Amino acid sequence: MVNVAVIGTGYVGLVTGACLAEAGHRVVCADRDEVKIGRLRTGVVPIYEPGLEELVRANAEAGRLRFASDAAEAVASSDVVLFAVGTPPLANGDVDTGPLFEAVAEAAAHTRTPKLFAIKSTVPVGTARKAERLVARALPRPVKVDVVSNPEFLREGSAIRDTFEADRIVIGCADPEAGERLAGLYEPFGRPVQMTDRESAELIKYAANAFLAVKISFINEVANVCEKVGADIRSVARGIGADRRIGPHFLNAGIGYGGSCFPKDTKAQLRIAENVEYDFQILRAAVHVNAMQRIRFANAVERTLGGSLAGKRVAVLGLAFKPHTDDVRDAPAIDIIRLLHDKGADVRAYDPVATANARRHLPDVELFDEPYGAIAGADAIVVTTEWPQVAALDLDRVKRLMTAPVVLDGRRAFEPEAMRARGFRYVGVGIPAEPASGT
Ligand SMILES: NC(=O)C1=CN([C@@H]2O[C@H](COP(=O)(O)OP(=O)(O)OC[C@H]3O[C@@H](n4cnc5c(N)ncnc54)[C@H](O)[C@@H]3O)[C@@H](O)[C@H]2O)C=CC1
Ligand SMILES: O=C(O)[C@H]1O[C@H](OP(=O)(O)OP(=O)(O)OC[C@H]2O[C@@H](n3ccc(=O)[nH]c3=O)[C@H](O)[C@@H]2O)[C@H](O)[C@@H](O)[C@@H]1O
Repeated sequence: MVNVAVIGTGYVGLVTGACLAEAGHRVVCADRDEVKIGRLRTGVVPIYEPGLEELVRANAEAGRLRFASDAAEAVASSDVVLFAVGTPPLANGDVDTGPLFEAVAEAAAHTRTPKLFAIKSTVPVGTARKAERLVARALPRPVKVDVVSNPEFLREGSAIRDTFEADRIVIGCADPEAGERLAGLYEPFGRPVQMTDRESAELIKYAANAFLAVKISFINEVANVCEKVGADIRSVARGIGADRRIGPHFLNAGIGYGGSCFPKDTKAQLRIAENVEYDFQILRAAVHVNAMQRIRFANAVERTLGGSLAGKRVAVLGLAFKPHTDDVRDAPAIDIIRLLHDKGADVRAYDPVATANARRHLPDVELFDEPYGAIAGADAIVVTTEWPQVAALDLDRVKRLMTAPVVLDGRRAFEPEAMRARGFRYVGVGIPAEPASGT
C-alpha cells in the first residue's frame, strides 16, 4: 500500500485515483476547484464515465479514496504525488504548462520528507526536467524529490478498463530507482512497464496521439476516394486492417476525430516541432484533413437535400465527440450543426447525455434528451455520434415521423444495406451510393 496524492482531479486524476484506490493504495485526490471537491465528497462524480461513480463511492466508503481542496495536506500525507492538471493551449498555440508548474511548485513548497513526483499530464518534451529545477528552488529544506514522467493513455468512455488493462505503462526517469518505485505503484494492475528517459516518455505521448490522428485522417481520405471510384470503405478497411503490420483498429472512417485530446495534442505537437524549426508535414496534413472532413459532410447533407438547406429541418443525432461520454469539447457534431445552421437549416439535435454540455455552444439550436422529438418533421437525419441508442431506434416510427426517409450517417451507426432494405435513402462516408456487389 502506498500513500498517493493526485493533484488535479479532472478526468485523468479522478479515474487514476479511483483505480489506484481500488488496487489497494490510499489515495487523496486534490483540486483547486472547491465546488468540484465538495461534490465529490458527497459522492457526486462530475463526469459521465461508465462505472466511475460506483468505483469512486465504493473506495470512498472503504476509506481508501478521499478528496481535498488543500494540496498542502494532500502532499504532506503522501509518498507519491501524481500531477494530472490540465494543459490547454495558449492563444499563440503553445501548451499552457503554467497551471502544472504552479501545482508542482505548491507541492514542493509543502514537501518535508522524500517523495516521488510523477507528471501524468500531457506536456512538451523537457517539462519534467524543468519541473525538477522548480522543485529544487521551491523545497523548504533539501530532501530527495525525484521527478518522473508518466504519461497517460486512457480514453474517455472506457477509461477504467483502459487503466486496469493498459497496453503499457510508460515511465520516464533520470534515476532508475525512482522509476522502479513508480512501477511498484502500478504492480497490482499487472501490465507491461516501459522504462525510458523522461524526454522520450514525454514524446511517446504526443507521438501516440499523433499517429492515431494520422491513422484516422488517412482512412478518411481513403473513404473520400472510395466515394469517387465506387469502392466501399468497409471492405477496404477490413482488407488493409487484416495485415498485422497495419492492424484493424482506428480505421473507422467518418466525420473525423474530436474531443479534448487529439485536436489539442496534434496542434500542440505541430507547435512543438515548429519551435525547433521542424515542419511536421504528415501531422499538419492530418489536422487539415480532419477539419475538411466536417465541411465535406455538411456539404453532403446540402447536396443530398437538393442543393439548398434553406427551410429544411435536419435532425442531428449525437452531440458528444464519441459515444459513452458527455464531453462535447471539439465535437464534430458542434461544427457540423453550425455549418448546417449557417446554410439555413432548421437543426434539432439529440444526445442521451451531452445536451447540458452542448447548450452553451449551440444557443440557437433546440436540443433533445430523447431522439423522437428531434426527428419529428425532419427532412433528413444526420448521425454524428454512434450511440447505441441511435442504432436501437424504432425505424418504423422514425420513418413515420419524418417528411422523407433520408439518413446521412457520419459514424456508421447503421448498416447501409439494412437501412436501404427498409426504404431509407442512406448516405454514408466512403459507402457507394448504390450497394456494391461482393461486399
Ligand atoms: N481526458 C483524457 O481523456 C486524457 C487527458 N490526458 C491529459 O491529462 C491532463 C489532464 O486532463 P483532464 O483530466 O482531461 O483535464 P481536466 O480539465 O478534466 O481536469 C484538470 C483539473 O486540474 C485542476 N487544476 C488545474 N490547475 C490546478 C492546480 N494548480 N492545482 C490543483 N488543481 C488544478 C482543474 O481544476 C481541473 O479539475 C491533460 O494534460 C490531458 O492532456 C491524458 C490522457 C487522457
Ligand atoms: O491523450 C488523450 O487524452 C487520449 O486521447 C484519445 O482518447 P479519446 O480522445 O478519449 O478518444 P478516442 O477513442 O481515441 O477517440 C477520439 C476521436 O477519434 C474518433 N475516431 C476514433 C477511431 C476511429 O477509427 N475513427 C474515429 O473517427 C472518435 O470518434 C473520437 O471523436 C486516445 O485514444 C487515448 O489513448 C489518449 O489517452
